[in-house]
Amino acid sequence: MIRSSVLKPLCGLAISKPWSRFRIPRIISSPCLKATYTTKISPKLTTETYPSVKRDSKFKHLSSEDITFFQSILSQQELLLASDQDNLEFYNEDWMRKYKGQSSLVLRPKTVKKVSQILKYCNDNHIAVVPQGGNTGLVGGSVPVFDEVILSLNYLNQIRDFDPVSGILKCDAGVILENADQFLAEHGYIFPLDLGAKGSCHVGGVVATNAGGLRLLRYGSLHGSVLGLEVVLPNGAIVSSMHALRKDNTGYDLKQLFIGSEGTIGVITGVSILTPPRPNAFNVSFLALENFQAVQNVFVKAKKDLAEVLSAFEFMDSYSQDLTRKHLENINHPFEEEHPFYVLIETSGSNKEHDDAKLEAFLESVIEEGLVVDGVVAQDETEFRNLWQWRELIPESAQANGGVYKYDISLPLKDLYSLVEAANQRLEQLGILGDVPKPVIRAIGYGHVGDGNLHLNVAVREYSKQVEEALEPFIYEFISSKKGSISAEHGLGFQKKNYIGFTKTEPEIRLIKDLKHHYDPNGILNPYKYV
Ligand SMILES: O=C(O)CC[C@@H](O)C(=O)O
Ligand SMILES: [Zn+2]
Repeated sequence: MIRSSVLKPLCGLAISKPWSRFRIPRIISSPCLKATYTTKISPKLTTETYPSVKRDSKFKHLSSEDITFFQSILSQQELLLASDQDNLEFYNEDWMRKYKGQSSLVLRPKTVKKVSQILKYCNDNHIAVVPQGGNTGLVGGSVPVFDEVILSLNYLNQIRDFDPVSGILKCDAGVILENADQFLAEHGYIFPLDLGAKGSCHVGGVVATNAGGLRLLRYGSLHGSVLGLEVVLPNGAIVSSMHALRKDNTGYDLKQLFIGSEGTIGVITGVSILTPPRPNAFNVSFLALENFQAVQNVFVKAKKDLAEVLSAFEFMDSYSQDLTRKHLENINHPFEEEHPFYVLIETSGSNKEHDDAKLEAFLESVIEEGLVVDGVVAQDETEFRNLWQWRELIPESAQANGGVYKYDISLPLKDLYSLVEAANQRLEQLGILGDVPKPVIRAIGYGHVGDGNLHLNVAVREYSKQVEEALEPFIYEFISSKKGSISAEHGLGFQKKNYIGFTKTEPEIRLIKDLKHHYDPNGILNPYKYV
């Protein structure tokens, strides 16, 4: 039975700041916050877990002269040394507390010129560097593997310029995404990207990783909205092309190479981006479906019937909701009963009556056609937030029992869910699927249907070679056989450093390596990662 709320005329959602809803809390290594962090932590993936990865002897170990040089150009606040008892764990360890390096030096320059001086010095002296934004990455790309110097963009955090006529924003790379969005909200605009970690991640970081997020369906990829970049190359050269132009056909579009390069060929210090007008009418509905074919059919209908107001179309399987129900045990799920699949559909437009009418007609028709078996629609801002949390808190819930192996995958829509089924089948056949004493709890599937992007998470009690070998290369081979991509949005980082060949061809990989060598001949930038 569809709840009456779906069929009732939708009442107003006068939401002033709809985007600042639930976020995945950032795990900060402060003693007071740690006390409230109850999730069990599995042993980290360090170089001990990967004995085959060796520290490259071409990189110099830091000497006292090196530290003296950095101290001569940076203030005390801009330089953190392990020996000063500054807590470097926050910078050495990733958000998932899964990958951990052993750097003893964090540099946090406040000017682009200082970034340039640092890189030039490191390049001349063969000192390895890992650039770092908000450190919210999910593939171990933003933390050192060994003792690489951490170059944090934290203090490059100013809005540089905003043109309210064109909607073009220029800012430093270290501006926190949510701050950029709040700034834009004051001018009636919106950042064309939204993700769970928006309260911590940096604008430069999302560009360097070409993050996708929850509304790529609506606003497209950063390859389309970024208009210009300022980048510092390993030799210290500052390449500035902070254009405020939608059209520029003068030769190669150099900025595209840096979008998604994961800090391997240059450090992004400034971003110029086209932002769209901010919608002011929001609706979110949460629907239950019987199978993945119905998910696809509802998606096709949503694209057609909701057209330009459709802003998110997310799916979740019952296993992902199972783990989330357990994790949020004191909060009521939108549905008492379990269903094989759920979708969350968000609309955002500029005319409330128009959007409500469109949504209502759409919902009535998917119910009549039997594609949807139950559904709810948020009636106010609290319900809007409540519904979103059942999607946004899945990653945290999957990790809450110990650890999680994450795969973010592009596949043709028709094959999207078959990988989750194949993974569970394989784990079962190997006798490792279940709960204690089996190491794997469950493989779950959710993600951005609208973008053909599956998030396959394998929740485990703890990380182990046995589980990893059961999953890899099996998952990558499956993706390759369906002509998908082993990374839809998280990048390759350290996790997938050996697997690029499952998506890119040999000639493509050769070109990537040539480009890396051209921009970073000494290989100092983000070594041990994918290139
Ligand atoms: O943790 C994951 O696997 C997915 C994270 C993020 O991309 C999301 O869409 O929630
Ligand atoms: Zn995602």
